[in-house]
Amino acid sequence: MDVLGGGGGRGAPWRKMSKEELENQYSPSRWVVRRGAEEAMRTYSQIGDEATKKARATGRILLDVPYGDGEGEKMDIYFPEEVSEALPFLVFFHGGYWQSGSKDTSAFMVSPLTAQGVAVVIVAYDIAPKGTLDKMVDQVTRSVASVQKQYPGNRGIHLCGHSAGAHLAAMMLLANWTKLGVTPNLKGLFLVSGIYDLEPVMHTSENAPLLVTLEDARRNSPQWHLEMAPAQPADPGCRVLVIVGQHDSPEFHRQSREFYEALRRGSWEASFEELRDVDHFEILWNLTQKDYVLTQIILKTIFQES
Ligand SMILES: N[C@@H](CC(=O)c1ccccc1NC=O)C(=O)O
Repeated sequence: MDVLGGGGGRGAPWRKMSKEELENQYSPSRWVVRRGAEEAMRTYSQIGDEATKKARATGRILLDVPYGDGEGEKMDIYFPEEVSEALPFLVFFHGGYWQSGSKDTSAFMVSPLTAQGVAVVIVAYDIAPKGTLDKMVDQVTRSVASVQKQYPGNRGIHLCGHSAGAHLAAMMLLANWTKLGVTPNLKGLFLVSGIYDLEPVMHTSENAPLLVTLEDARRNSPQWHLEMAPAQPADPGCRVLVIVGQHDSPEFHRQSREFYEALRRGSWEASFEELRDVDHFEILWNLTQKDYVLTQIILKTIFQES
């Protein structure tokens, strides 16, 4: 595909935006509708914190399981109550612009999913300034490989990422598994309010701790990779759900839409979903509710009912 067209190209709408407008578009908290920006962020942390405490208070749990030698290379594994031979896994990568967030406050979806028989893994990775984007992508890749190695009899691994975490999950579509000596049994990806082209972010204040250069941005942009060389899905049965909230900013909408379109051109089994009446944070914290539409979409996809 022409690299000058599409989202990453010279004609991309963000290139015409003022610095303030770009900053605005890439500040999710400025687009919340039911509360102020600070209150939204506070509520998000609180709900994440409470959901994690609740998830850790009951059930079979393995905390701080190493997936590498690095101090930050740990994951928490939450098992369903019912013991089963072949468990489906959901592996979650938290958001926070690659510079905030923690596995210890991100177990949003654990209770409703483990209640339905899904094992949930919440992954920690080295956020900036300790970690670079290349490092985070490498860590997340090794975390997925490690789940496959530890649970080779799994009934499918689904990845879920929110915001910056959706970027990390999307990068797994381009991962070189052969190098790691194991190919994960990837069945689906849930990409929630994600960023797939990092170049515009490079021009915002969020880049201060990240120090992303144009080269780093491209190397770590799934949108860029798919436009340059539409990688063929290793497993054509792996579904990719690109999901965005109604109240996410227009740039977040554009990023999701264009990534979905690039996936379709590359013959991935992709679908696009705009969830009504939720902002960038509600879309995730609602996953604490078993009846929320996204919780139900995730469960139906995992159990292949749709
Ligand atoms: N500084 C950002 C914070 C943010 O974007 C964020 C916070 C928590 C979880 C995900 C986020 N966004 C992307 O990773 C804001 O203004 O909303």
